[in-house]
Amino acid sequence: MWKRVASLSPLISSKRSSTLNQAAYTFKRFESFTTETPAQGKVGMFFKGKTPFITFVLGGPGSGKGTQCEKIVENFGFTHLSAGDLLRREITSNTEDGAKILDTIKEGKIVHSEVTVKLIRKEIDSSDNYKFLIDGFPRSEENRIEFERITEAEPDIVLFFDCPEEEMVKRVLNRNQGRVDDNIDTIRKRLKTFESLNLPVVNYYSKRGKLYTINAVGTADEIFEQVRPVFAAHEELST
Ligand SMILES: Nc1ncnc2c1ncn2[C@@H]1O[C@H](COP(=O)(O)OP(=O)(O)O)[C@@H](O)[C@H]1O
Ligand SMILES: Nc1ccn([C@H]2C[C@H](O)[C@@H](COP(=O)(O)OP(=O)(O)O)O2)c(=O)n1
Ligand SMILES: [Mg+2]
Repeated sequence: MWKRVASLSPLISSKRSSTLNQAAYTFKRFESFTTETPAQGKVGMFFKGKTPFITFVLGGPGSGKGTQCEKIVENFGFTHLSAGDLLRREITSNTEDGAKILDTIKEGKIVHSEVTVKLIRKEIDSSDNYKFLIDGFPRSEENRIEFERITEAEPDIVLFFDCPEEEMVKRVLNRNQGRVDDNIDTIRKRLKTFESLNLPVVNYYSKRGKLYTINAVGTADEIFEQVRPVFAAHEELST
């Protein structure tokens, strides 16, 4: 019987972080940004006079990240950056990185973080939006640390789509997008990677009071009704 991997992590809480955490975090964010001037080597810190609003979207393969990101884009005007899509685009561009990325993805492993973060940062820097959904990222502590090193930014919201393994496998096998990693052998490897590398990142953000755990079973619309209030609570997103 497939297990629900999230239950392995008792620290995962669906509660919003404590007010104290939020206040401390808000102060830190503005403190670090108010003295900030757009500087080389960092993600542009000010977008149309606003600091970037960053959401990380986490969850196992087939948990519904991409599907929910589409709804968040429609309702809240975010720019959707799928780390997986950026990596697949690199593969089709026939670069040296592309060949290595393909091998890594086929093995269900995680691509070296400097490659992935470079692709994400390029998209953020070239965007005229300040609201970003970074889908399928960070997938490891190395991803997280590299993102923070390069951008000196932390996420405002971290969504975690909690889905039973059996459901994830079913959805990925029915995805029919012709992906090299949507086969039963690779999925099993990806699920092991999810448990060993992704879940520690989920726990990290849970401890920092930034995690919102969403029950990813049900129709896409039902699931989005859990997602909507997370963003509606941030009035700065409606301006
Ligand atoms: N709530 C849902 N119920 C059933 N199928 C879903 C649901 N959400 C997404 N799917 C389907 O499952 C597959 C994986 O969804 P996707 O959004 O690509 O997940 P992820 O990006 O987490 O891998 C897609 O074929 C998608 O259409
Ligand atoms: N941060 C990331 C995101 C994806 N990857 C690689 C490894 C992942 O299995 C593949 C596919 O990622 P993607 O998010 O598109 O996969 P799912 O939508 O969850 O099925 O890309 C990575 O190495 N690092
Ligand atoms: Mg996806």
